[in-house]
Amino acid sequence: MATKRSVGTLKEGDLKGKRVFVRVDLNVPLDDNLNITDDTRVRAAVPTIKYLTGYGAKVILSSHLGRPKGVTPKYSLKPLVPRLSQLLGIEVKIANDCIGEEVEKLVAGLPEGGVLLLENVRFYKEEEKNDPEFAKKLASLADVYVNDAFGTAHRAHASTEGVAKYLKPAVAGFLMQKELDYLVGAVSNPKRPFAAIVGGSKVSSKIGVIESLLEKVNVLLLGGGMIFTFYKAQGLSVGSSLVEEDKLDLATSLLEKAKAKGVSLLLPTDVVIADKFAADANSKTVSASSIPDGWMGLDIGPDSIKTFSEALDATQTVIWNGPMGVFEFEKFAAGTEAIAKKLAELSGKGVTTIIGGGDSVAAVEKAGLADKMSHISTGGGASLELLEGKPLPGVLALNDA
Ligand SMILES: Nc1ncnc2c1ncn2[C@@H]1O[C@H](COP(=O)(O)OP(=O)(O)O)[C@@H](O)[C@H]1O
Ligand SMILES: O=C(OP(=O)(O)O)[C@H](O)COP(=O)(O)O
Repeated sequence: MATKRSVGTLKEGDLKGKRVFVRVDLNVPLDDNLNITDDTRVRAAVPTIKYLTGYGAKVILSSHLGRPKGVTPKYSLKPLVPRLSQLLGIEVKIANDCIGEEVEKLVAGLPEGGVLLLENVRFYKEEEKNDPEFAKKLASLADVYVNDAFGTAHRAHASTEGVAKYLKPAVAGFLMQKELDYLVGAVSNPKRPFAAIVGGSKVSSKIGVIESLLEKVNVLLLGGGMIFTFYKAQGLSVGSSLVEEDKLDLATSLLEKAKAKGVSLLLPTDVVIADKFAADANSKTVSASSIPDGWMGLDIGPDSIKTFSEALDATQTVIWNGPMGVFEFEKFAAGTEAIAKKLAELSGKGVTTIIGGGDSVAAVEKAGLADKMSHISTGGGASLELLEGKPLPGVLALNDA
């Protein structure tokens, strides 16, 4: 079963004076001093919270942070409070727990339009076990459930799935709805021509996405470490580039499948190679068919950038998942940066551009182009699963529209 796209959404009549349990994904990176180093997910959670408080709801926010085993101070959600308060323009209260008497008292004291952030829900092992008794305890705090935690929607946990069974209505927040509109809606019913760009390190982690996209796209551009498995499958020498020997047959069958479906699948024709996997490696650009022994491909080359850009010029919808090269090293970031720039340019011409989570989002942000794209997903794993056509438990649990 594919994930449904049409889920119930917020209605103002449900809200005044109601206690609303809102699952958000505040799993943000923190530095050693517990400063937030990327607040994208905090900002993305704001529209739903503002809407709820604006209609007089009492908002109970729940999230996880990291993967703690039991109560772990460095995974406390307390460092999130100042930024959340600043973005919402009100003083957000924080609880020391996510269930129990103290939390109940804080909820009882919440004014209409007030916001209480519960402590990390993963401090209880029952969260990840989706324990029904734990889900009931969370549900007992509220009247209504809103899931806006797209980044965690692929997890069937108590706060993302279990709790929805005990609260009515159980609906999607605006971020969740937007993610589904783009990653399911725009992808299943795209303006054509529709192109996908898939990169990243290994073909094995992207098989599901490539197979699923081959059913939908007109053009498929491949980059990143996975291309060397395709080259090797075609009999080319790949030097010491990343290759998955057990995926050579699969690479051949994906190429055949693309052909049979009439999908224009393009592999890079030139690559930037390095004499070691390091930022200060010696590098040069060679044709894809002339990678010398002892050298490894770490980026797509200028001819490939040109060919890919021209192929993208003719499209109306583009989805991108996975960098074109080892963009963390400046010498091998050009391919990824060029694709980011191309998509930003296309967005300006009305093309729908969707960045499907993970490292491609980091690359777009690094290039300062995030606000140019039609949609940047806040979920890595969740967006991959959606693009593979898998149902997301956090979405399935919600009421139908
Ligand atoms: N040619 C390459 N050789 C080795 N690693 C690569 C190559 N191209 C890209 N990568 C690496 O792939 C990683 C991202 O892969 P992946 O996790 O599959 O992507 P995403 O997070 O976008 O889903 C990046 O760390 C990048 O350095
Ligand atoms: O950061 C997240 O996932 P992501 O890194 O795949 O985007 C989510 O908050 C889910 O976290 P989890 O993978 O610990 O369940």
